[in-house]
Amino acid sequence: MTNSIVQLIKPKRYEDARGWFAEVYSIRDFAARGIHTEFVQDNHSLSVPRYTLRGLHFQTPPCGQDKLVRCVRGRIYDVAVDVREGSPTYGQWVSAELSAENGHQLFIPTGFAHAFLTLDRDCEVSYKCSGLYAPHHDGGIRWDSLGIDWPMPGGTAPELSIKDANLPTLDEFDSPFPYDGRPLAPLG
Ligand SMILES: Cc1cn([C@H]2C[C@H](O)[C@@H](COP(=O)(O)OP(=O)(O)O[C@H]3O[C@@H](C)C(=O)[C@@H](O)[C@H]3O)O2)c(=O)[nH]c1=O
Repeated sequence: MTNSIVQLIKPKRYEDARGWFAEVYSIRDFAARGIHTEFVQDNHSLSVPRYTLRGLHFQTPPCGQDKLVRCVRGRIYDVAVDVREGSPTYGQWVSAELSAENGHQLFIPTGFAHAFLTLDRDCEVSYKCSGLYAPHHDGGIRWDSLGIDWPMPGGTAPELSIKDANLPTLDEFDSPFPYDGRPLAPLG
């Protein structure tokens, strides 16, 4: 079955005197949204400096990954870029603020590059992936080659890995992802 396009998911929180409870992943509820991904790996990262930027990343076929991203400490600006060759929205992106406070999650299917900018110090991000880590299929695009309006003060140089600082630009990138006909829509 085909997965849905990028989706912003806002799990319901059941509040009581102790705090709250939320289902952050349920195969039943995700299937009802058209997401039929089988997740096989969970990742967790800590980014210490504010304005750390990780991305834009993907794994190339046949090791592409659907991802379900949430921020469990602090706030991040999370971005998904359409890199499906031939897509009418190729190079366009959607973004959302994900935070420990709002509990929102972004579902990012294969064919999209993913990145996030941390908006606080000490941000922890946790995400599920549909494929195992495959370092020989690691790919990426430079964060500043698409005109993404990153929410940081003008002139700020984000904290980047050496690998991310040396990624190709979108113009240099030759996409291995086919367009599958699913539209990129604004996030709800
Ligand atoms: C992604 C990954 C990395 N690693 C190792 C490789 C390296 O030594 C160390 C740090 O890797 P990276 O620099 O690639 O980590 P990072 O920059 O956090 O990479 C992540 O960025 C976000 C935006 C994503 O979407 C993820 O899919 C992933 O690409 O962790 C694994 O062992 N398993 C993994 O699944």
